[in-house]
Amino acid sequence: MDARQLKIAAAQAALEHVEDGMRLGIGTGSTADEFVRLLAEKVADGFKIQGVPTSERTARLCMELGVPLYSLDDLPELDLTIDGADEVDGALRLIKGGGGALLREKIVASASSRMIVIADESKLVDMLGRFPLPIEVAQFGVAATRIAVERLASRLGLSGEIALRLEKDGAYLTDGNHFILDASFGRIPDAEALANGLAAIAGVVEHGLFLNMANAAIIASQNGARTLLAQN
Ligand SMILES: O=C[C@H](O)[C@H](O)[C@H](O)COP(=O)(O)O
Repeated sequence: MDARQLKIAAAQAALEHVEDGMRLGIGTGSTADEFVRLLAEKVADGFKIQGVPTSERTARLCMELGVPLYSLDDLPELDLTIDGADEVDGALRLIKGGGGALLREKIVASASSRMIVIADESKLVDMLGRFPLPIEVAQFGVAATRIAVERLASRLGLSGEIALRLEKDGAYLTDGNHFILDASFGRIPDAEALANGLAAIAGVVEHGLFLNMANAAIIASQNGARTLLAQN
């Protein structure tokens, strides 16, 4: 199986957890896109779900493919969210936000009774941090916020570049009109301390550490898809 087929395998396995009538949070990214394509086929066959997208990108794909969408304000309590991740560790701690959708993703996952992560095995790590940690920050005072993040990192014994995410026309803007700082800390031994510290910085809108959120992770490899369950 190539990389895309692995994503499809994870998405296919996740679809088995989606029941008729569910209020469903729909994630963002290339793996979540595969899930949307498979979901759309079921919807076309008469399967009923009410979807809440985690980004404008996912909303566009759902609309193109006929997946029924609602806002989170229409449906503030969801049954299940299916989403991808940039990294997953054995305790189902995640790094998310490589595609810039972390804020809405975290709000939608928090409003869901369950979250299932879908990923290929390249995302599974012993310890989080190989993937740069996305930190969504207010545009106002971004230089000061970056310094505050550097000081926090230093207190926690972390170091590495903290880069403003750019695209061709300048700074990358999230759906919420914020900037992203990508922090290349390397291995993060105490993700909880980092998450708490980031949450306490005024200019930080949200960070890409998703701790105690995923109930299960479906990991696709050449041997098939296996499910890791959260211990809590
Ligand atoms: O902001 C984007 C999301 O957190 C994605 O779920 C994450 O980046 C994984 O994306 P992909 O499935 O494309 O690797």
